[in-house]
Amino acid sequence: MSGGNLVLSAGKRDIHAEIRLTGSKSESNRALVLEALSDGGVKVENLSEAADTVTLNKILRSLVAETPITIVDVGPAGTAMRFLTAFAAVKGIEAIITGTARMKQRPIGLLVDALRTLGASITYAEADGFPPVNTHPGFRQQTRVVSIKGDISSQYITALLLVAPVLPQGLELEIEGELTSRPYVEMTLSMLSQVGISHEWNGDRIVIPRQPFIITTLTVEPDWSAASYWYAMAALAETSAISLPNLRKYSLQGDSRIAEIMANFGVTSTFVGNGLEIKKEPKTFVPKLFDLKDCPDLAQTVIVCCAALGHNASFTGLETLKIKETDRIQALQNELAKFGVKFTADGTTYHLDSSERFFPEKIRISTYEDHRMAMAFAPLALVIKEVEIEDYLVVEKSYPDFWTHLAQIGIISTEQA
Ligand SMILES: O=C(O)C1=C[C@@H](OP(=O)(O)O)[C@@H](O)[C@H](O)C1
Ligand SMILES: C=C(OP(=O)(O)O)C(=O)O
Repeated sequence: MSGGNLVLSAGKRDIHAEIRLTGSKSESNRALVLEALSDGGVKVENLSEAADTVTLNKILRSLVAETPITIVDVGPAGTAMRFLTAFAAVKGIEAIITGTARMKQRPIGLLVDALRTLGASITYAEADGFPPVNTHPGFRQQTRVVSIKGDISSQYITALLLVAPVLPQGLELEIEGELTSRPYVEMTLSMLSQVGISHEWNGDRIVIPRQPFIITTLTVEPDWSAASYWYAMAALAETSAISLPNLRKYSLQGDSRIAEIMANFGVTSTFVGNGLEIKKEPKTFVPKLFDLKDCPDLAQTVIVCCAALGHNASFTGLETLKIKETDRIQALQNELAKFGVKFTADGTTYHLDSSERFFPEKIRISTYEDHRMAMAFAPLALVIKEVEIEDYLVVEKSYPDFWTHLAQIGIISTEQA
């Protein structure tokens, strides 16, 4: 990303807008892999504009174009890294899959081990257990049963499930221990069903026999993680009525839980014929414990919003945040401290103490190459006069129109020279 900063200032705290969100990055990335595996039998509509999706799309097309060896760069896209490793390994494509400096610190060893057990030939181009990975030709399935720990990243599990229908013997995937980010696995299984691939849960095992894809079109829903920032805006505004077309209550995306979470802060959700309307209503906050194990991408939105409102709360299910685009726990602690809020660990429970929070005239937020840091802290512009967001283009990873949409609610953005 190119490092410019953006200064945000809101003239007023009344928000009335209709925001058209791009498609879900998670659904899009799955759909693209299914499209590639089905040799085009599966088509995709309303693909996300997220940079991660654009990158994955380009790489999948280059990999199937059969050049002798390909070096491909996923940038900061974790799902692309994991999904492509499984795709290239099982298809027997010679490829080196690399990414940003941070991507080289995000573990992939469990997925590589599982793929090797299945019969894939994969080596590490640099450090063992981390990208870049080198996939080699000659996949020969050795077994249909493989186990993987469930509490590090559900993306490993999704990567394996997506390729399962093309494995000669199919797949019996045993999930060891707790399954984190479970709704993402459910999303994968639902999307597989939509393209004609059946599965069965057998205790802790997911069984997917080898099966053909049906010819069909997948339509990607708008991105609920992106919607979460609009909930935070609504919560911090004086009055708000935001309409988010095409979002559905019964979504494949676990981040639709934001509706229930934000009800605690007085944001109401009404599903109408063509989407969702959110409004701010008076509500007394009752301090509580939020478990975000199923929806880790909502953590920054909810924690920053809670801090800005001056509420105290506790959070669990944050273990995976340390291996995302940045160590999100550390990043939150650093940035919340800039307005007097403490975020401390007590074992695996985190306490947010906003009792000494204050609003300075100006605040400058570092974003740590993490799109969600930029978007989660941007709503502060509704309570702090000048909010400077470093490296603002970082949002392109999942939500390129974010700053344009902010302008729609009257938040003025000025680029810093
Ligand atoms: O499968 C997916 O699309 C995702 C799974 C989650 O990762 P983990 O399973 O690593 O928590 C989530 O944080 C990520 O943004 C997208
Ligand atoms: C964690 C995220 O993405 P990924 O793991 O795909 O890089 C995210 O979008 O918040």
